[in-house]
Amino acid sequence: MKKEQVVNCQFSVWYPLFKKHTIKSVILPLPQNVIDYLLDDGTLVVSGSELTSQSSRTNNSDSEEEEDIQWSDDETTTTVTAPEFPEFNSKVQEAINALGGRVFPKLNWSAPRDANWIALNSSLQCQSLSDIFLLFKSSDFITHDLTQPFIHCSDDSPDPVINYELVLRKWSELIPGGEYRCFVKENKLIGISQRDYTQHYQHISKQEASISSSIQEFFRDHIQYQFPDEDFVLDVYRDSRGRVWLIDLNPFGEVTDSLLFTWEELTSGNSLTDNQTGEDTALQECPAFRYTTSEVTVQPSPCLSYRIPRDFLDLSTGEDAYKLIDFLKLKKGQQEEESDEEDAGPQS
Ligand SMILES: Nc1ncnc2c1ncn2[C@@H]1O[C@H](COP(=O)(O)OP(=O)(O)OP(=O)(O)O)[C@@H](O)[C@H]1O
Ligand SMILES: [Mg+2]
Repeated sequence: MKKEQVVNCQFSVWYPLFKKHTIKSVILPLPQNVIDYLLDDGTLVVSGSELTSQSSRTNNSDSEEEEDIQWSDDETTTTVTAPEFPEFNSKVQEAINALGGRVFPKLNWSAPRDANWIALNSSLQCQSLSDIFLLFKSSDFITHDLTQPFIHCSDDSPDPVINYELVLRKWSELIPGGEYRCFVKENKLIGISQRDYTQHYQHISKQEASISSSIQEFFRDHIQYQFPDEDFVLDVYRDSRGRVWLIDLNPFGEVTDSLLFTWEELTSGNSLTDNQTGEDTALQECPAFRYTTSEVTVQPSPCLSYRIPRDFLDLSTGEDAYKLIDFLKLKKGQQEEESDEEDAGPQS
């Protein structure tokens, strides 16, 4: 994969070309101080909130003495305030309002898909800049865009200069069973994969032929030969009325998930096979279509490894009081064990 292919797949490159066929969006340049804030590893504090942290003091004394701890105004107390970006904030809010009040945020290439668990609604839906910051600061995918967008590229030319952008897309309730990823090589649609391959959707096997032909028609009429590259990966959505929409464009290479294909197959030059029939598609002149065929193959979400254990989340949000009680009991038990060990230690 070449650096130029990555450059061409930036949102601001393809959106003006295919505006009519995709979700309404607004692109805002990302100021340098916002980029610095997103890359800063410090305490996560988002705009509009204030957190007072106190460095913990080790105190092994009994409970009466613990009551004497001063919880404020000593030199160990620091107040962490979220940085404010008033001008940028008002531009973002204006754009969110213009898009109906709820948006799906991205950077030049990626959305913070690995961070949706951290949001209160467990979703990427945002209504304010602080919602966006919370997701972006928790996402490895966003850090990837900011720090190493060309990591999988094979050419050793200097990295092109990137103008970072915040992309706000109108929030749309997309049904995961309607999403497909299409692999285009030398301007030919060679493969279509169900996007949410962890689930089995009955309607896909029932409507396989019509889904495939509507995607092929969409590609031929609106995309083919109109993108600056001849190799790329296109994400589409087929709505309940059978209309196909463009969701995203991605580089043709390892950086993009090949879903139910492998990159070896896609780049080998050999013709691909359908998963259903195992038939070679070269003779039929149509793309190989792959989807998950039975409930047995249902797999865990691919983003699961990015999350923290559910117990931690319940504890931090105070959602499960019983877990908190168990946790405190466990802590107390550990402390008692430690002091027993100290008492039982070697006597001098
Ligand atoms: N405007 C939107 N409103 C609601 N959900 C959306 C919207 N756009 C995309 N999504 C959902 O979010 C998912 C990821 O979106 P998108 O493909 O733009 O992210 P990405 O970071 O480019 O993903 P990938 O790394 O797989 O290329 C989509 O599959 C879709 O389910
Ligand atoms: Mg993408």
